[in-house]
Amino acid sequence: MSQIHSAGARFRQAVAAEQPLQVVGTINAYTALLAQRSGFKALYLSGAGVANASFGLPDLGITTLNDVLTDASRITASTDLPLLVDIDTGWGSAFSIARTIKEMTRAGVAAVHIEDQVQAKRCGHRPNKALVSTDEMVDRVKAAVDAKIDSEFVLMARTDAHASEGQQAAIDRACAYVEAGADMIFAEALHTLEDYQAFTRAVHVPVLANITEFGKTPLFTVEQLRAVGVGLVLYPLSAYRAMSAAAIEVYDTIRQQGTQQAVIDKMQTRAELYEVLGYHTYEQKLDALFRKESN
Ligand SMILES: C[C@](O)(C(=O)O)[C@H](CC(=O)O)C(=O)O
Ligand SMILES: [Mg+2]
Repeated sequence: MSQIHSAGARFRQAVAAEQPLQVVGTINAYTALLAQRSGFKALYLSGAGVANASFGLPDLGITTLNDVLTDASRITASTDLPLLVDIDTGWGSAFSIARTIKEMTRAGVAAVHIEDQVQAKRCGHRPNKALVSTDEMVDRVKAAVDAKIDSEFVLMARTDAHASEGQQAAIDRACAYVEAGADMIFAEALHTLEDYQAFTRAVHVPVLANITEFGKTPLFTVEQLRAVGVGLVLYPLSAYRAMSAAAIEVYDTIRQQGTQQAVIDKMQTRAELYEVLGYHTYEQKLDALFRKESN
């Protein structure tokens, strides 16, 4: 694997080039192609998204390394954009975390975030999250850093401490995680721009703001987050939430009206789909191959 062109290196370049780097959630390979067309320079695979969309399960630490790896591999196979993947708590103790890092790197993933919640984790924007000790999370970070097979691979440490332990404890934890080798920090569920400012002043690595909808964090703009030094801004499930609402409307309409006429304007057309996929290029190749074979 070339260090210069590794996915990790491309993620670092993207973070350096755009302030803050907008990282957008793509629930599958096709939406990754759509996000790329919209101009995003980095993509995200949400743990909640894998649980919800691929398994119909809540985001409560039920999915496994292989579940997430399968969805991540499908995205990395479809685009060269660097992909940040949510690995929850890393799925185990030191050796399991090491395996997670190696498998993610081999799958072409650029970056992962590992969090300081207990294994029976919850969504970061829900109450009653329980954390492991700072020491235990530092051990997770060290295990992950030690397992890198590409030095450019990005290990992002997420702290969920703001909700239960307060702002200063969350910052202290983040500093300890950076000391242990974390390349970037995910400051989960902060409430104000001042909270982000305090984080970015204290933590001398890029800080990610998770601007997920219907959560604890207001929908701050890139301009607002840039002004307080935030390095990356995440929209983990925005398109997925909109796709889900659209699906409900279409299903309800077809079921109730016996026809899809009323929602046809909301649909991506066949022509638009084929354009995204490069369908005709594939078809022409197939035709050319057949012609060659019949000669
Ligand atoms: C970022 C997150 O970890 C995810 O899995 O996408 C979630 C997002 C959400 O539930 O809105 C989280 O913040 O815990
Ligand atoms: Mg998650």
